[in-house]
Amino acid sequence: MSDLTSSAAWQALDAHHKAMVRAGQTIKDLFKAEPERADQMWIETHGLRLDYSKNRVSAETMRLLLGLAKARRLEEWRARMAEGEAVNNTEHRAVLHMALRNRSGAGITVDGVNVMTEVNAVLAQMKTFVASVHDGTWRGFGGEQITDVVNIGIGGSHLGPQAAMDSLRSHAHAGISVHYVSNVDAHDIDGVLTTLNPETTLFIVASKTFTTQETMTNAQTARRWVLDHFGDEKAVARHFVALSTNVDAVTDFGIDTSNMFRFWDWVGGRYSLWSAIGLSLALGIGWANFERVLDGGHAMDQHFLNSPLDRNMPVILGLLGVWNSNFLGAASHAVLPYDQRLDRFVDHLQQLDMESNGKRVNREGAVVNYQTGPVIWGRPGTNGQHAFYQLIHQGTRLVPADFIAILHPDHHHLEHHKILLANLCAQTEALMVGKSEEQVRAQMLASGMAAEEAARLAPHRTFPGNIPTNTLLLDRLDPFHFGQLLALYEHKVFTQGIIWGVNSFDQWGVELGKELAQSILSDLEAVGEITRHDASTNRLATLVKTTLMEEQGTN
Ligand SMILES: O=P(O)(O)OC[C@H]1O[C@](O)(CO)[C@@H](O)[C@@H]1O
Repeated sequence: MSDLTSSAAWQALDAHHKAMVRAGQTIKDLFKAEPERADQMWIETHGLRLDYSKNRVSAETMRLLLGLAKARRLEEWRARMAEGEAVNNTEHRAVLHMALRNRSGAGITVDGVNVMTEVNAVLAQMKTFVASVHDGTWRGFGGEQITDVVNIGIGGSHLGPQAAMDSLRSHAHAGISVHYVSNVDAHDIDGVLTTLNPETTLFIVASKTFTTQETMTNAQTARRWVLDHFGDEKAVARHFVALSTNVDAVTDFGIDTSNMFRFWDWVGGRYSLWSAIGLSLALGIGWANFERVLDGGHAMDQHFLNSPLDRNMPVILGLLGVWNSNFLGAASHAVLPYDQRLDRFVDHLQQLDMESNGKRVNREGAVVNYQTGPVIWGRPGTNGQHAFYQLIHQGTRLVPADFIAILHPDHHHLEHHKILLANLCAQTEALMVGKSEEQVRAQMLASGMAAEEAARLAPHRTFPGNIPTNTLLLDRLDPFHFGQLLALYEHKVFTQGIIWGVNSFDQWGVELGKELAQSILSDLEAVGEITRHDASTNRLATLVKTTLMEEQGTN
């Protein structure tokens, strides 16, 4: 047994869970037993509300989960992260995305250096740059004003900014369109470039390392596109800027370092939207709005750092996730926003959560004997209702879900909004209450169906219910609340990482595939047969190689 599963706090939860199962206690039963539940399991902060009453947890479960958080020293770890300790222990790095959105004016010192001086200097540089693009002071090489910005990046250098830009499209700055290219599949960049004019296009090469294969390949293709048009290397400096921690690689690419926006190794890729990586967003929504995103993140940081654990939204969400995964056995967690603009937000959360907590060893390197991060997935409602909700309602797997509602829309079609939010409320109700076989049969008989047919169909039309959900309600999908929502999930992930004892801030799991891709790439470029891999990989790579040779022959 590990120190987690053998701890008194874990054992108490285990015993409590077994007792709940023996008693057959459902969420519906809990509502009867705890009449104040809907009020008590409700947290509000700055126009963001969480209703977590529709979970398979009693007040006692929450007490025990909070005991687990204490036993795992969550408050200490939280302070250690905030104070700039190297909590990323496999890379010996501090984890300071909170410094990027620190709006308090207070310093944050790491190794004797106040990082806020540098953070604020880069923010000032970004602000000036955004203003110069917007007011036309910054122009393309041919003298034209920039109308289109293309962010070239992948993973954390793409998903966060794109999700934010999409979510905040109702706040878009007029006159600038922002595009995103990430995949090394050239259909991606081709699809974007064919719509653009090199004279009026600015590329942002976003890469923490500035070595990522996909980003560098796309950046070189974009560079050729610009040079084919202008025929002058000097055009690169007017049409490319870089967001990176790697000054040398940026210089080698030909980007003037005065057009480089820095960040630091204490910013993880999936936590980097708040840094220079947010430049495409700042250009797309304007500087004042970008600052509101930071304000929202900072407000959530304050809530996370200062609220007692039992009223702390990210802590509660994190603990419920642990309960669902480790005690109820859920292997995945769905995020179901009832706002089309949040479609890509789920993709970002997927990286945030799965790259952070998809770990099989603890901080000390020992293989764990419990489940860690779940599979995160989802799509906006109501679309999902007509696609995958079937499995959530009647499948064999338990899928807990977060429903996200925006109370005030940015359109005037209130009829749509009413239907949308009625569906959200109905789904969380349906998932909890279900519909018994008796109810189903009685309904069918009442509608005039023959008894035999009603009996035959009843099992198919029964809903077990008792499926745990959280509901998050935001006043608006504006920059502030978007920042708050994103920071909420970041801290939820942190909370879970601490409970599970894993390092949420490295991502070694992406390395092996990268290494092997390099080796296969060299096989594809070398003369001769491919024989050094297993039989399947040799065969696949050989087919790719011969196809590429055919393509070269026909090009
Ligand atoms: O910003 P970079 O260095 O190009 O990295 C992009 C992404 O690649 C990863 O390292 C995974 O391969 C992510 O963690 C990161 O967000």
